[in-house]
Amino acid sequence: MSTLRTRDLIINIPERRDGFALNMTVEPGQVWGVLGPNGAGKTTLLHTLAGLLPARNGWVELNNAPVKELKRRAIARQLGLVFQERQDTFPATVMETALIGRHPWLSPWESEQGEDQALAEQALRALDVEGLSSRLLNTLSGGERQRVAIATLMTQNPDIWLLDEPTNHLDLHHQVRVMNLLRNQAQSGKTVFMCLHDLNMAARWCSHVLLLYTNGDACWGATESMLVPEALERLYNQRLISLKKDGLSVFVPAP
Ligand SMILES: Nc1ncnc2c1ncn2[C@@H]1O[C@H](COP(=O)(O)OP(=O)(O)OP(=O)(O)O)[C@@H](O)[C@H]1O
Repeated sequence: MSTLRTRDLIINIPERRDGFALNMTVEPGQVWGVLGPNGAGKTTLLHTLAGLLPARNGWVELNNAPVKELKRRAIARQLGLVFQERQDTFPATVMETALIGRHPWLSPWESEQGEDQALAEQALRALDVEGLSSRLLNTLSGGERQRVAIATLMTQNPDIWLLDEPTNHLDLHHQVRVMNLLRNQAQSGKTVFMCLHDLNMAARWCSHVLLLYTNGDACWGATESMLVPEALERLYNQRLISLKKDGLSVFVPAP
């Protein structure tokens, strides 16, 4: 189990003032949703947490070690990221793609073993793409590709799962299936930290929420204390109607 911590972190958004320093501790078992308007810095934050982008100020710690001091392989054994955009540069099947998730665990001359294959098969089944395993990735629909990307992260099996809009392209059934899977992973000790555009998903599936404002302001905490209509209206510059149904908060844009 791994803990992700930010220390006075200022992400580097070109030409933006520093804004509010992030001092967050993301613990095993938690599901975090990052909410904010386009351009607020959600993707930049995810990439900074993964050590792919330098911070402007402060730092990120993975189990008390600064991420920037860790080797990529050591990071990839503890933390994985599903990108918002993907470029599939060389032809690979769905199974070959899922098995890439095992690379951090193999030495450079080692090929995947039966156990790796079993993990990939299990992940493809969990994401409902096992029937596509011999298909080339570039023949898949957007939603199928998205599910393969999440299956690849599941095959990698890091403690910390970072996901950039994981329900992008997914139909309603698969949105629910993926969000349930992420919650189940957290319940088994993983840490889930994802960007979302859907307030209702955050309300239903996230234990914690980070609100990122365009001007660099930020606040975070337990979901029920963060999803307050006034704060969300300011966040999105959009009036909202909020309802309660079966104990769940539901937000819809006001006409
Ligand atoms: N290489 C770059 N050069 C200049 N500006 C950049 C660069 N990369 C990102 N930005 C800017 O930084 C800001 C934050 O981008 P980011 O992708 O993190 O936003 P986001 O919150 O994920 O947005 P979205 O909801 O649209 O996915 C945007 O205004 C973007 O244009």
